[in-house]
Amino acid sequence: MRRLRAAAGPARENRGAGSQRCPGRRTQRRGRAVGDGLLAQLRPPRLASALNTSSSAAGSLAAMEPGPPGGSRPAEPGRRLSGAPLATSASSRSAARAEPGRLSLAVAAVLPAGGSGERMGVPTPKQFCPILDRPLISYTLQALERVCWIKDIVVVVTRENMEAMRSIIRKYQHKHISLVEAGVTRHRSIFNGLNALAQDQPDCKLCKPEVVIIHDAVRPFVEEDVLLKVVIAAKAHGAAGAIRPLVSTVISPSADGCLDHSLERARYRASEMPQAFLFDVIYKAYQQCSDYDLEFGTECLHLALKYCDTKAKLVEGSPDLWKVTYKRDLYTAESIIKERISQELCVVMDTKEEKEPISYLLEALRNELNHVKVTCGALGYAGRDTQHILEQCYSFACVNFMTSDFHKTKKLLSMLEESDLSILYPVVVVSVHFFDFKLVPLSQRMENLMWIREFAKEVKKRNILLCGLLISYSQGSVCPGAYADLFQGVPHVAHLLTWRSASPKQDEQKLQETLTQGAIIIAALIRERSLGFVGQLLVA
Ligand SMILES: Nc1ccn([C@@H]2O[C@H](COP(=O)(O)OP(=O)(O)OP(=O)(O)O)[C@@H](O)[C@H]2O)c(=O)n1
Ligand SMILES: O=P(O)(O)OC[C@@H](O)[C@@H](O)[C@@H](O)CO
Repeated sequence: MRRLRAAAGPARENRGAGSQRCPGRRTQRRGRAVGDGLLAQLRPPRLASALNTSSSAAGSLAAMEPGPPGGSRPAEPGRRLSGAPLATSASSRSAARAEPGRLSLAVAAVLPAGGSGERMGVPTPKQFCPILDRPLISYTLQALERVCWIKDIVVVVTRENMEAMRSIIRKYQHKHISLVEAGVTRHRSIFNGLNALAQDQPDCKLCKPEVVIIHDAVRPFVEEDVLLKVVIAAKAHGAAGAIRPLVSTVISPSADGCLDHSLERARYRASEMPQAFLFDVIYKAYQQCSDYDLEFGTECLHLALKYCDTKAKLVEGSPDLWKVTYKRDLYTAESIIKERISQELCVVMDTKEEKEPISYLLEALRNELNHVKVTCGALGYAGRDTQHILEQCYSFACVNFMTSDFHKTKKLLSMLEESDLSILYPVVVVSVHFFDFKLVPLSQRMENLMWIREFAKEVKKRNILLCGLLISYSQGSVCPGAYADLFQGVPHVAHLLTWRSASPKQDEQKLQETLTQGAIIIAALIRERSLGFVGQLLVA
């Protein structure tokens, strides 16, 4: 597991109030407001019943169709739902309202990200701590940006961290982000975010939404369906929040530090995020909020109840909604992200013809990984199909049969470099070279294969992790010692030579063992995405 580094970057202090539109690219208004029939195409009985919302109330919201299977990237749980573009700006939103019987719902999100992360125990505020070399907050932004009916995302950061936040937005190409200055407490930060949305000035790029989502910037694993649930529930009830079962029992200590009483755990729930509110409800609550609440409170739902007499609808959330608080949470988040992006492997081959060793390797890979997709001929042209390949996968094995040449691998690398695939996640490329020792003296090949280090150094700059895998086998029986000299002094080669004995059955078994080993190595490289293997040449 890679050690957590305290990156230089963002500072700790929290201050002040003020709002700024994200500089750089002019933000195109994205406005897939949640409009009529939101549930009409989203299996209303399921969702409506999940919310105890009458299907008529549910049906009064916008239309939404399930996105293409696997259409979103990276390989994340749940399916991306794309909203129908019913309202894209204040003017068209009011136009949508004008249509008889059609309601539209403008939704925005406020992400409090102005904390100092004391409990994380590192110099960098946890929202900026790297996971796979990318700040934690960028994953949360990506999760919300995938939801096309959230019009604006207001990120609340300290003045000291504004520039760091802007560079994150630029580097990871986040859109529809407005920056607002944090307060000294979480509630004050959230209030600053709501103030920015409340401006609703004609020339303001931020419009006051009907429903506002509040979601901690350090909860990266938020999915569209829980966002949808809390928004619909907030529309019906005024407020809604995700909850989870308690893991530990809650107790009340007495003044002398002993147990006073314990709560019956089954009767209580943990309040998580996301939460959603009718904007006017939560904004009024914050406007009326006492200084004590602003200073010491931790629960937005409580403010809606206390100051607006609004009882939030509680929505069961998934286990992944937890808040990154301690260092261990970063390790957990990294493991979850690695697991999600290593679900799929794209095996790039010249032709559909699967020579025996390759077909064995594909079979072995399918035993190791959930989805193994074989793409043939894609390297011949950078067509739409190629683009489709690049969009779906973060792990590639480029098969080179009986050659140490890197031509195909380099073609794949240049396609990856031209795509934006590796901006968000490290892309693993394994250049697989099949060799039959009987036909091709290895010594002639090793020299060429060692170029992998140079290629790997180059593409690492684009977050592409390249390494090589030599799968050596022979059509006849070969004593293992006969080739040991070939590896004398050859760096980076952990050699596990394979030979074929006299009997065909044993040959077959030996070949399958070798290819199983090769598949295990490829799967490990994909799962670990360790920088330690970049530029290395492994031998199965
Ligand atoms: N003045 C503050 C304090 C917290 N937050 C944000 O509120 C979310 C949840 O708060 P918490 O987990 O308490 O974050 P920290 O206050 O940074 O953590 P700690 O209590 O360990 O210092 C985080 O995204 C944090 O950045 C904020 O926007 N403004
Ligand atoms: O980490 P803190 O205690 O500051 O606040 C965050 C959490 O309290 C909060 O996100 C949820 O409990 C839901 O309100």
